[in-house]
Amino acid sequence: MTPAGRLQAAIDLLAALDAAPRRPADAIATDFFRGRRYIGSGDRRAVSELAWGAIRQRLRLDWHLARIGTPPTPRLVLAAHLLLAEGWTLQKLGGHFTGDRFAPSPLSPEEVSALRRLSGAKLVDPEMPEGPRLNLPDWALPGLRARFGEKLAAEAAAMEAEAPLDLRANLLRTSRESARLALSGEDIAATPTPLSPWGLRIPERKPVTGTAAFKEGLIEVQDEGSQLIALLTDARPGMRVADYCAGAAGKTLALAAAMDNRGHIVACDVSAARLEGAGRRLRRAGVSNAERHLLEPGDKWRKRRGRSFDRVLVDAPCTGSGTWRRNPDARLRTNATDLAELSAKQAVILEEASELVRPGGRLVYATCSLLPEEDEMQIERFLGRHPDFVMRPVPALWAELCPAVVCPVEGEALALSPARHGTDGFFAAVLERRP
Ligand SMILES: C[S@@+](CC[C@H](N)C(=O)[O-])C[C@H]1O[C@@H](n2cnc3c(N)ncnc32)[C@H](O)[C@@H]1O
Repeated sequence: MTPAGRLQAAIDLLAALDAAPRRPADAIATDFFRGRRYIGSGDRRAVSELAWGAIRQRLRLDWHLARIGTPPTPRLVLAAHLLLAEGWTLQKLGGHFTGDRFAPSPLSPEEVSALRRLSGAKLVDPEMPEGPRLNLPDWALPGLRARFGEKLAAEAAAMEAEAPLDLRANLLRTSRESARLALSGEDIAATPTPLSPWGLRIPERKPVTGTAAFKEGLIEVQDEGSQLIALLTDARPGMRVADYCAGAAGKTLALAAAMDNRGHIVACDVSAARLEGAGRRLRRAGVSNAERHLLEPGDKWRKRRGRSFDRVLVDAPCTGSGTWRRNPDARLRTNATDLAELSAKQAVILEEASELVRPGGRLVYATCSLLPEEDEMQIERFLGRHPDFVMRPVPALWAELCPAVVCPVEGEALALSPARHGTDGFFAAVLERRP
């Protein structure tokens, strides 16, 4: 592909993303490239980099274009990105927007005039309001301000930085050190994560899923914060554990390893497709103590199993605001209505899942959100409705579970963030049903 051909493909990809604002961007990109098999892997990477570069800066680019009264068409978004973030000149842009075969059509007089007004501007403009300045959507600002106060700018910057790749050594098959050596034998240098006793970190993204270590089930891809939620669930060999929102089983796998495959886990979800994926991962990891259960409307299972589980983990569906450093498009594809709908859903799920906890057992509520509305406020409301549950402060649990490492939080709940902890943003609260 010519460089100009790559630009046109990136414009087409941006148009596909704009046309389906509710679909996850990676799914759209997969379909996009599947329908264009003639784009080879090197070109695909270059096109993705162009499009994702613009997506990362989209809030700022939209602000610049709105200020000059120009609609953010995919062509102008990409051109503005190249001009403001990549140091291109108008002349260089003109040399690519030529209308030659596969190249974008020449810039119209209106486009040239808009881009002229942008040239010389700074990507992060001093006149920008807080949202685009920090690259955060307006709807999330009140919650993020409440969470971080004066540290908001530092956290916002960490949410813009590239995330490392975290792995969890599967203790059912190996130790952390043996997994590290296996990876090093495949030319992948990993170091132990500072907080999780199971984690390994690779500074740059590498295609680990192609390694023998991955195929043999020695490692799983899992952010350190997510590992810590499984750790805090404190699932022990012989226990009965429900992973109520198990999805593709990321946390079920870690719970099974912590239980040494002894006892019983029920991995529940409302999505049959996700549970299907979970089955494959459980087999690869050698998990033998987990069954999957599809939650359906009118399901009697919950009643039958009421108050029978030692541990119930609720890894609730959420805005995913804690994962924006990994999914930069998600900040554009979620909104205030989603937040309100998800909060209502979380309360219902928490209520349902709590029925499963035995007296003296624990309910662990977790999200990958940084917004108090989905985190602490959810817990406050639940405890207000359920005097039979009490909060177990994380620092005391941590001291028991991970004595060699200083507890990363001071508060009662686990609230992890990219700048402070180097993890994705995660929240977890441990509640115990009074005996
Ligand atoms: C954050 S994801 C779970 C990720 C998973 N625990 C992991 O670690 O890989 C939330 C999951 O909740 C599921 N979910 C949504 N509504 C639900 C409900 N009412 N009851 C149970 N699970 C639900 C979704 O299908 C999704 O898989």
